[in-house]
Amino acid sequence: MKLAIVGVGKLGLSLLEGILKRGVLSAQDIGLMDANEVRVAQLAEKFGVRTLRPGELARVSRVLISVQPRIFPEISEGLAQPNTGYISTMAGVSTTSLIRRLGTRRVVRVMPNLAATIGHAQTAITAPREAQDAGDLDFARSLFGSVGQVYELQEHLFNVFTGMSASGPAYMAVVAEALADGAVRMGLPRALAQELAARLMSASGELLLQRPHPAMLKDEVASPGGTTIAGLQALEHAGVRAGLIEAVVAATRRGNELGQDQTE
Ligand SMILES: NC(=O)C1=CN([C@@H]2O[C@H](COP(=O)(O)OP(=O)(O)OC[C@H]3O[C@@H](n4cnc5c(N)ncnc54)[C@H](OP(=O)(O)O)[C@@H]3O)[C@@H](O)[C@H]2O)C=CC1
Ligand SMILES: O=C(O)[C@@H]1CCC=N1
Repeated sequence: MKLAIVGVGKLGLSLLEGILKRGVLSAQDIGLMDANEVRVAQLAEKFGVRTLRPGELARVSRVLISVQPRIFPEISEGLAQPNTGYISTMAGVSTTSLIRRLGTRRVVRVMPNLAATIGHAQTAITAPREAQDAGDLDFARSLFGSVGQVYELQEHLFNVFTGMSASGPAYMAVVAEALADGAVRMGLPRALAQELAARLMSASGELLLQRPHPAMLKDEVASPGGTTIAGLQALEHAGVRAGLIEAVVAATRRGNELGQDQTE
């Protein structure tokens, strides 16, 4: 078996769906392991993949760990196998901690996001020389490349990448929800308001990618003396910009704290 996914929660499932959709691995290549055995059995049946028990990991070439960081110290000993490569999605958990707890230098640290399901994840990736030599980095690059963009990133930048890009879909969801609330407040039906908000997010993303700076799009939309500049003034007054900056700063700091927890 080519890949075990340990922890098939929100991210593990998003990756499983994305990987199978893109066909980079087939269902027979993948096994699942999770604390919730009923759920994992249902997922295995739905996707045609295998379920795995801890003793069966020896048959797997590579293990993708996608449990919560706080669970990792409890389960790492049971996951450690000789001749296995590991890929971790865990926020804050450094390569040094992975190596120490798994007893191998064949570790790849990644930070994807939930857009893997639709092939639009953005994944940071880093690995020590031994994981590169063993082909683990290439394997992870191709796996995550199949579900979106992959960015080779120095490890000291992983927590800020996490605080912006991996947490980002949640920030965007709050913005979309708030825009819809505003429209509902002014009389638009809820369902229409939510659909418009979601489509606005993806269309604006496409437009932003065509411009060298986000301010260009803002300036193109805001007519002198018009509606948009009145809305933008209200956003500045409410401190939306500062709020978003602080969100990324707070999330990055939380990633640093999660890393500290692993050193105990
Ligand atoms: N959600 C996201 O958008 C992103 C998450 N991440 C990282 O990915 C990891 C997973 O996140 P997410 O999917 O959101 O978390 P979830 O809590 O949704 O998923 C974790 C899964 O692991 C299971 N689990 C718990 N204990 C064990 C165990 N001993 N053995 C095997 N499985 C176990 C949980 O089961 P149960 O629920 O029954 O406890 C759950 O199904 C985290 O480390 C997070 O930092 C990274 C990028 C984005
Ligand atoms: O909130 C979290 O900790 C995880 C990591 C990034 C997205 N979700």
